Formats: sequence, structure tokens, C-alpha cells
Amino acid sequence: CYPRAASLARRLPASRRGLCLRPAGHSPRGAGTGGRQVVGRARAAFGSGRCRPLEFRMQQLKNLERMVREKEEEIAAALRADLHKSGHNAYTHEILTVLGELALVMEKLPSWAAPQPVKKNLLTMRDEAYIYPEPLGVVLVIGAWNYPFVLVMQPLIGAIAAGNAVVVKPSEVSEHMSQLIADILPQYLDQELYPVVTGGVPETTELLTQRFDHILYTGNSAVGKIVMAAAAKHLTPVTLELGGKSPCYIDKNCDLAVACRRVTWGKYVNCGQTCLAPDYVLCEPSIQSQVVEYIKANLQEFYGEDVKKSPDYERIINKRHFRRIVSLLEGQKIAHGGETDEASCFIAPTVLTDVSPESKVMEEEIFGPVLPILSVKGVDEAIEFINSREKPLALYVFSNDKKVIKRVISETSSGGVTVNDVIMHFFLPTLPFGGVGNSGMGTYHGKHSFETFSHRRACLIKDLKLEGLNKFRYMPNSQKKVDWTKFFVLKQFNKARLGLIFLALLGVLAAVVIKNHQSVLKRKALLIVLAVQRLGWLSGC
Ligand SMILES: NC(=O)c1ccc[n+]([C@@H]2O[C@H](COP(=O)([O-])OP(=O)(O)OC[C@H]3O[C@@H](n4cnc5c(N)ncnc54)[C@H](O)[C@@H]3O)[C@@H](O)[C@H]2O)c1
Ligand SMILES: CC(C)=CCC/C(C)=C/CC/C(C)=C/C=O
Repeated sequence: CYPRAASLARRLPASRRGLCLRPAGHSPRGAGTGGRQVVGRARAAFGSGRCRPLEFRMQQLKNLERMVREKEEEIAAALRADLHKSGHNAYTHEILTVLGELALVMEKLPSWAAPQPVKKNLLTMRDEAYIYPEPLGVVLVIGAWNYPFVLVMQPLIGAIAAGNAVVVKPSEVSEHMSQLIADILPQYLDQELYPVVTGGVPETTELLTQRFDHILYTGNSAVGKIVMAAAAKHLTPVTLELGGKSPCYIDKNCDLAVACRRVTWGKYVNCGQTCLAPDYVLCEPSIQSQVVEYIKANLQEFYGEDVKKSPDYERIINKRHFRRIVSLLEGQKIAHGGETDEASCFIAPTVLTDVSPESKVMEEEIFGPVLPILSVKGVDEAIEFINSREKPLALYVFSNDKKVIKRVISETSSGGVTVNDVIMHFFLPTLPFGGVGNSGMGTYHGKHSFETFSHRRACLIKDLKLEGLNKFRYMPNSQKKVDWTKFFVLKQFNKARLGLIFLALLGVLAAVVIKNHQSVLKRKALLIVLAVQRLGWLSGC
């Protein structure tokens, strides 16, 4: 939409402009051109076992880090061409997020990937029991256009870390970034394990007919349903990172100046095209005009007198979205902004007041620089309003009153919450990032990504000794055996009992040493100890 992006696109050779369902780095005459071949090749590469060792995963992540650092300028150029993003914004909004995730994952991966011992019970106290995180297989990552680098790279990092092969499908809507990813990823990563597929709906549709072991999709809820239906045919689990209308309640008991500054940032960053942007504000009528005045002042401070000239203000991704957002302004009371320019996909930061809950702008996610303010009588009505709609991806509440905060959190539901700020929960990787209900399912970021792309395999390692202890579970059954089973199954560890067991085990050890491997005696000693314990348990000690 942005003229410079269009001219850049025109300058691309036809082969690079065209959409293609083949892995980047492979000739179309190579092993195949369809989704089946791409996935088949990735599956064969996964089957070779080479992406399982930790050293391999770490090396690929290091290569990815090198790619981000070496291709910083190209990444920024693609973001400028797709979204009119400034170099500074490209760095802080996208490149830094990816570098931060890479640094965290590379530091923590050895501990995440290690087998995790688990608590044992009486039945298994002699055994080894642990959870072994293993890769799922071939994963599909489908990205969205609004943060086109982060939304592909962040899931990719988690999927590589977990040891998977990954088919990467960037959004065709951010065409420059899509092509850049297809060009540079194969220069740094194993080409068979991590193919990039470019293309639009037909290519994604074909890709979705293939069997994957997990799909992480980012985008709108309507397509989320298509992805989930396609995945269901193969019983493929999905993570759906969707959107929705994230509400922002501003309580009158709060520092309005600070609250509005934070809301202004989160609403208009990336020209409102942020999944976590506060979609609308709920507040009491008595503070509405103050909210508007503060937002106006902040906009002037952030973007200057003429926002069109600000290097930090992005543009709407394309004419389709431009027209969609402009249509939401019809019949609304514009308290600020409202200027538009279709040729450059410019929509000024806009504030709407006294918005009706039934209006069009309140029907769908805005995903643009338009902020409706709706009146509520107080926190009760705000909660009621939020609960009358689909569960959002994020929820924001600004208040000095801890009771108000507690009520909003406990009486509503959303993917995530940030209190007295917006968006920032996205940047704490220890928090799982994802939606709930209509805003999605599953989570990622940091260790949560690793877990999403891993199977937590239950491992119990026994030996073939002390078979006599298993008598109670073999047929023929009897009341005595039932009692023993009851004892083994229902018995819970507590500190006192643990002490008793420890003493008993010491006794067994002593018996073993004394009788020097007389296995019959050893078994009897253990049975005596267990019987003593059982007596203790039955008597409640
Ligand atoms: N939860 C999150 O992390 C997150 C992040 C960014 C965006 N979003 C949400 O995404 C939405 C905006 O993204 P979008 O949907 O416009 O992105 P989009 O148009 O880029 O679509 C996303 C992907 O889906 C594919 N796709 C589109 N139609 C398809 C179809 N019919 N069948 C199969 N695949 C298809 C596209 O090729 C693309 O790769 C907003 O709702 C936003 O809130 C969510
Ligand atoms: C914290 C700083 C300096 C910048 C944040 C930029 C930002 C709003 C990123 C959004 C992340 C993201 C992928 C949102 C999804 O749509």
C-alpha cells in the first residue's frame, strides 16, 4: 500500500515477487515443488535424528542469532517497505524481541531439555522416574503480517530448541518480510529441516492438507478455525494465537496522566496493528474528556505537530485493511484525529467518544489507530460489559484501588492481563503468552514455547530384581492381595512416614549386608518392614 513498498516490490524479479510453494534454497526442479514434498523432506530430515542432539539445536540457534545480527539492515528495510517502520522502531519492536528470546533460550536450553526427575510413590520408590522432553516431529509455524519478523521467529526459536523440524510459512500480506525470510533463513539454517514456504491462501491450504505433529498459527479467529479443522483430520495439536477486542478499564481512582500516556503508546504503536493493543476504553463519563485531553497531549509529544511526518508512525498494511478501518469511523463522534489518505494508507491516531456498544466499531477487532471510549457507571458495569463479549487476548485495568484490580482479575477472563500498563506482559517470558476461548489456545514464549513444542514423555525405569514384592498384583487375587494393593496405592508420603521408611530401608540394608546376598532373607526383611509400616499407617501414625 505504501508507495515506496509498492515500488520496491515492482523492482523485485518476477521469481521473487511470485508466491511459491517450495522450500527456499531448493530449486523448483529439485526434490519436488508441492507441500507434500516440502513436508516429506522435512520429515525425512527429522527421521535422520540429526536435530535431536542438544549441540545441534544450540548451533542452529547460534546461526539464527548470527543471521539476525548480520541481516539487521535487510530486516529493517523489509519492515519499512511493508509497514513504513522506522529503523529505530524496527530494532526495538522486532529485532530486539527476537535477540532477547534467542539469548534466553540459549542460556536455559540445557536445563529445559534435561530429564526432570519426579516424586515417586511406594510402588516405585526403588525405580527411576523422570519426564523426558522429546521433540514432536515436524512442526508448522504460520505467521501473521503485523509483526512479521517476531511472529515467525519467536515460535521458530522454540520449535528448534525443542528439537523439531519446522516448516515456516510467513504471511504473504507482509510480502517483503516473507521474501526476506525465504531468502535468508536457508543461508543460516539446515535447509531440509527448516524450509520456508511462501505464498497465500492456496499455498497455505495445500500445506494444511499435510500431516504435521504440531501447528502454531498466528492470525485472525476465522482462519484459526480453518487451521484447526485441517489439523483435526490428522489429530494434530494446535496452538492458535488469535486476536479479539482487548478492553481497557480506566478507573477514576488512578493517575490519569500516567494511565493515558501508557494507553496512548500501546494503542498507536505500529499504527494500532498490535494484537495486544487496547481495543477500546471503558470509563465513567466524568473522566472521559480528561482522558481525551491527555491522549491528545501524548500524541503531540510522541509524534509531533504533524503525525504524517513522524518517522515513528507506521502505515496501515494495505488498502483492504485501510478501507475496513475507515468504514468503522462512519457515524462516530470523532474527538481527535480522523484524517485519512488512501494513497499512502495513512490513518491519523483517532479517538472516538460516547461510542455505543452496538456500533460497528464495537463489533470486530479494530486493528488500527482508532480508540473508542465507552461510558460505564463503574467497575461493576465494566466487568459486566467485558463478560458479555468474547474472551479477549488481553485485558487492562488502571486503578489505585487494589480491590478494583482484584475484582477485575477474578471476575473476568482473558489470555493475559497487565495492570496499570498495557502490552507489557508480552515481554516477560516467564509468563505464558496466548489467548483463551475466541482469542486462542495454547501458549508460547521462553520455556512455554519449549514445552509447547515438546512431548513430556513419562519414563519409569525399573530393574528385574525383588520380584517377590510384585506378588500382590498377580492372579489369583485374594483379600490379602487387595489389602496390600490398597496399602501401596492409597499410601501417601508425609515427613513422619518418610522417616519411618528411611529407617526401615536402613534395616533392610543392614540385613542385606549381614546375610550377604541371601535373597530370600532379604525379601522377608523387606516384607517385615513394610508390614510394620502398614501397621503404623493403619493406626494413623
Ligand atoms: N495472538 C497473537 O499473538 C497475535 C499476533 C498477531 C496478530 N494476531 C491477530 O491476527 C489478526 C491479524 O492477522 P491476519 O489474520 O490479518 O493475518 P494474515 O492475513 O497474515 O493471516 C495469517 C496467516 O494465515 C494464512 N491464511 C490466511 N487465510 C487463510 C485461509 N483461508 N486458509 C489458510 N491459511 C490462511 C496466511 O497465509 C497467513 O500466513 C488479528 O486478529 C490479530 O489480533 C494475533
Ligand atoms: C517494549 C518496547 C520498547 C517495544 C514493544 C513493541 C511492541 C508493541 C511489540 C508487540 C509485540 C507483538 C509481536 C505483538 C503482536 O501483535
